[in-house]
Amino acid sequence: MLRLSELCKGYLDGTEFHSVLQGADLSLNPGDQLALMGESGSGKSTLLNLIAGLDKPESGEIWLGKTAIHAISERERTAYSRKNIGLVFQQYNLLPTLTVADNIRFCRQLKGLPDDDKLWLKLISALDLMPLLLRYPEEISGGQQQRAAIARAIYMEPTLLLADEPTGSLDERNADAVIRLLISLTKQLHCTLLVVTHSDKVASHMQGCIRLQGGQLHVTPRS
Ligand SMILES: Nc1ncnc2c1ncn2[C@@H]1O[C@H](COP(=O)(O)OP(=O)(O)OP(=O)(O)O)[C@@H](O)[C@H]1O
Repeated sequence: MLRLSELCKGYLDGTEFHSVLQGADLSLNPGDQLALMGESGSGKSTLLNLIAGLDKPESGEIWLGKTAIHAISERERTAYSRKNIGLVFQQYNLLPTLTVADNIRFCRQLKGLPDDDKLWLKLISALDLMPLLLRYPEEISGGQQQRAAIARAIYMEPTLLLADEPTGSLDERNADAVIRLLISLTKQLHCTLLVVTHSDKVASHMQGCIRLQGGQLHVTPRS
């Protein structure tokens, strides 16, 4: 469902070009659940941004199903991403003017889907968000914002969920619970899951691990 081929991306650092991805290849099947690991600065967020259609590669191909993400316009990429990709960012990116409840509904509404009371209740209770629904993002903690961002991404029922360190603000017990939940809920929705993490413990819950090293991707199935 997701195929990356010979993907290259870098940034201008002053006048010098700094290459981050150098011919990255990857193939994920529907329902795959993998961790993406690599040293700080190796390019994990850069890769997620490209897959999500938030940025364009210098060269190479990104296919999501039959859509060539690398070849479509920015407007088409945004529309495609809104419909198909759930995102949990490092900085959560909740909208400050909306309550937690409206934030969680936001991406599903953008996609044009009606509310799903069963899924809503499942998410709200599993992520322990009931007491926070009427608060605004600035009125809740970082870990609570992270849980709301996870609920928002799953509630839109994406075909691919990309999570950038989704348990970074949580203590170990909550991190463990949240990652198990992310895995079981995405499995129920037949959604492919790619989780950036620095934690071997988080990665051990996934089917396998992709390592980003030297600008290239290396897949290790769980032994
Ligand atoms: N917009 C940008 N402009 C210039 N350089 C950038 C930009 N975004 C990222 N970089 C550089 O690209 C490299 C990869 O960054 P990226 O954030 O993708 O790494 P990462 O693996 O996600 O790191 P971390 O684990 O610390 O979050 C880094 O050297 C970073 O400084």
